[in-house]
Amino acid sequence: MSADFTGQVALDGPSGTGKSSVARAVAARLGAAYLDTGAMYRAATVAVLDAGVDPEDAEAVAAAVAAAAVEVGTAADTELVQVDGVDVAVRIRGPEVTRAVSAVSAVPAVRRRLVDQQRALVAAADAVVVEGRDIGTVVLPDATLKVYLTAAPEARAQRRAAQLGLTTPDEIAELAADLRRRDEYDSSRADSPLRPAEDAVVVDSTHLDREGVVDRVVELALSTVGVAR
Ligand SMILES: Nc1ncnc2c1ncn2[C@@H]1O[C@H](COP(=O)(O)OP(=O)(O)OP(=O)(O)O)[C@@H](O)[C@H]1O
Ligand SMILES: Nc1ccn([C@@H]2O[C@H](COP(=O)(O)O)[C@@H](O)[C@H]2O)c(=O)n1
Repeated sequence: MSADFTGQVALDGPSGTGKSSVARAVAARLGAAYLDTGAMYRAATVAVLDAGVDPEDAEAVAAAVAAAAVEVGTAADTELVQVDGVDVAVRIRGPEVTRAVSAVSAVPAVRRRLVDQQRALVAAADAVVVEGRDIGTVVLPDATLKVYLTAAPEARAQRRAAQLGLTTPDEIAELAADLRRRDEYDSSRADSPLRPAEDAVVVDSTHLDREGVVDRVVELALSTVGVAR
């Protein structure tokens, strides 16, 4: 652990590039807080589904999210995700939520609400690692360090398959299609589309193992220590 780093690390990138696993490990190494903004959009999606709302109906989605209390923790070693006081940490990773989350997160009123919450959580921490799609471009345009994580689509599908214990070519092809669909949705929306910030460092993890990526991001973060900003 290093107690030297203060500030914000913004970690963005497409689905399945390793953001969550890398961000959590970097936060632990830096002794920093950790914020998974994808978990917030997923929790908002739980609220939408439980309200019986069509995820493509932007007005109804905005109303359902406004009526719900979404809460996430910022500790690197535990996962707290709640909607109206109910633990949804497991449910947010399920296929029903994954299918609907990009539509919910494309609604501007949802984004405004969650971005306000994200900035408040960040302001409460001396050091924090924040992962998502628009952290370097919209949520924290003055972040101390911005990293944009990429990986070849085949590598991402293989890693996700290994994570879920899926092995057949059909299952892997379906995972690859899901990753592609989400990337397209997230990159083409009008509000806060997925894209690298102009001042982001692009890290391609295709040929790096997870520890290699963590080492690189920690090294980049520590290189900001003592640099005026
Ligand atoms: N460099 C790497 N090499 C091999 N596997 C990795 C690497 N980085 C992450 N992984 C593994 O890939 C899988 C996907 O990683 P992770 O869930 O962190 O991605 P993500 O970008 O947060 O995905 P999403 O945006 O869909 O939530 C996990 O099983 C993780 O352990
Ligand atoms: N800053 C963010 C973070 C996430 N999203 C949306 O949420 C979906 C789920 O994110 P995961 O990282 O948990 O996979 C993602 O596909 C985006 O639609 C976002 O818009 N902005």
